[in-house]
Amino acid sequence: MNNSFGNIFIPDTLTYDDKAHDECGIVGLYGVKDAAQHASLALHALQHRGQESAGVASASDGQIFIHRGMGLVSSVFGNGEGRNMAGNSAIGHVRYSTAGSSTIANAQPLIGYYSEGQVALAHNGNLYHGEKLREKLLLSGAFLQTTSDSEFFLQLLAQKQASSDEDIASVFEQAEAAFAVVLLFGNKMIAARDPWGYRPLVLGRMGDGYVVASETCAFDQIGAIFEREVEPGEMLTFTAGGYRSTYFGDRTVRQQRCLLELIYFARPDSTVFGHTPHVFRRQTGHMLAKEKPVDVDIVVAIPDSGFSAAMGFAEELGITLDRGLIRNHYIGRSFIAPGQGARAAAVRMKHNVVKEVVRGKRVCLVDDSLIRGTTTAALGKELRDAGATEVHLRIACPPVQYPCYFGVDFPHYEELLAYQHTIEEIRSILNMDSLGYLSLEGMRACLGDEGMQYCTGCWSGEYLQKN
Ligand SMILES: O=P(O)(O)OC[C@H]1O[C@H](OP(=O)(O)OP(=O)(O)O)[C@H](O)[C@@H]1O
Ligand SMILES: NC(=O)CC[C@H](N)C(=O)O
Ligand code: SF4
Ligand SMILES: [Mg+2]
Repeated sequence: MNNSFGNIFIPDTLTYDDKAHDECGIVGLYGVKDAAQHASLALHALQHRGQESAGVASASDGQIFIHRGMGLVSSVFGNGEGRNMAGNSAIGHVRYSTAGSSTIANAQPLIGYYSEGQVALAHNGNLYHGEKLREKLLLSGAFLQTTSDSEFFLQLLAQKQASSDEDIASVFEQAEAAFAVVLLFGNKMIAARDPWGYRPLVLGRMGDGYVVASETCAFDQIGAIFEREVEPGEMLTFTAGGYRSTYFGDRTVRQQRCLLELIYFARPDSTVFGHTPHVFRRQTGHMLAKEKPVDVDIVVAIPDSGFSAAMGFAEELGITLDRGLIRNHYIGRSFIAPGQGARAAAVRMKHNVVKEVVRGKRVCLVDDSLIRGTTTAALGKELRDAGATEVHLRIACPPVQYPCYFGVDFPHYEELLAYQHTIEEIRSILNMDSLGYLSLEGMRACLGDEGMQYCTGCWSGEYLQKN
């Protein structure tokens, strides 16, 4: 991704990945007037899930129209282009690449022609054996148009000349994990989630029509009403007569919802996997305080997504939660910078200390996660410089030590602080008086009985699918 900091333009080749990238966001509307317009609006609400490219495809009279481009939704759809494409059905996508580079060829929706006509695809997730699938396709004579794993779905639809629900379900069965997808055809729309349920997908109503999206915040944006989650292994086929639900794959597999969605990725105001992330994060804060209490004067959240956990942490200990840090909202969620100098400058741009609040105080910082430590590294010193007498750090999830193969783009092993160092070493590197993480058991316990139905691979190193 190309970026600019002030007037410094940073080309792809010089960028430095700081942390886990977000993942893609998808939306689909069927039987809704001005569907393309609504899809592009919904993408604004899903922007936190992908900032590399954005696109919408709409269908009218059996024909599919598409508009997509590199960059944020506001720049791709900013001048009105693409919003007025005809049709009562449309799908949309915001991308953070996990497989294949960040180029316009890989930007979604992907679109193609096959024996059954035109089809467009929006995919969130990552096919963990995507490389092997690509190799197989190439050996079978396929002419691939992208370097993205997502193209597999279109290629297989074509090879199978898939038209019935059964044919299309058999494509999903071969894709395995991880995916939440929407497919737009000239006369129907299909939405599906893999049987493990790694990535979220919800179903809503909009007038007489239907909407599916990665998160419910997209529904709120366009006035749709949340109905339910699309279930793991469920395929919904939307046609003029309404929708029908069928299931594919092995329904007895252990569910593997991505727990990092609830910890960090999803917007706090969404409903994801039946939970409101803000409420869940607040619970993790309570649990963290029980497991790793600290004697301080104030609790300070690392904004934005650390706020909910910090609230629970402060509530549990009966300590004031104060705004000791302010976040600059004009710096993206997951910023990148070339080399140490520019990275430090970017960190300073992102958070600023409210000196009056922390001066003379023993402070406990709380964040939802610690990946590479870039955010927190600068804060310890800044708070001390501002007069804090002690600075402690509490993290509302366990140490992140392993990569993800299922749709989240992590830094390399060597860049994960907890892969390289012990907790005591991390405390010292970050210049903290104490450091405490929530335990894996504690994090799962916040989900009650459902705790074992979530993937925790990046914390535990245990994955259901293995390469
Ligand atoms: O240890 P690090 O490598 O710095 O990564 C962890 C940080 O990154 C995320 O924040 P991010 O800035 O992406 O988003 P937010 O503003 O929503 O908190 C997360 O909430 C942590 O603050
Ligand atoms: N983050 C995602 O969900 C990415 C989807 C797909 N694997 C791509 O790279 O385009
Ligand atoms: S490994 Fe981590 S980020 Fe990836 S799906 Fe599992 S919980 Fe989510
Ligand atoms: Mg953060």
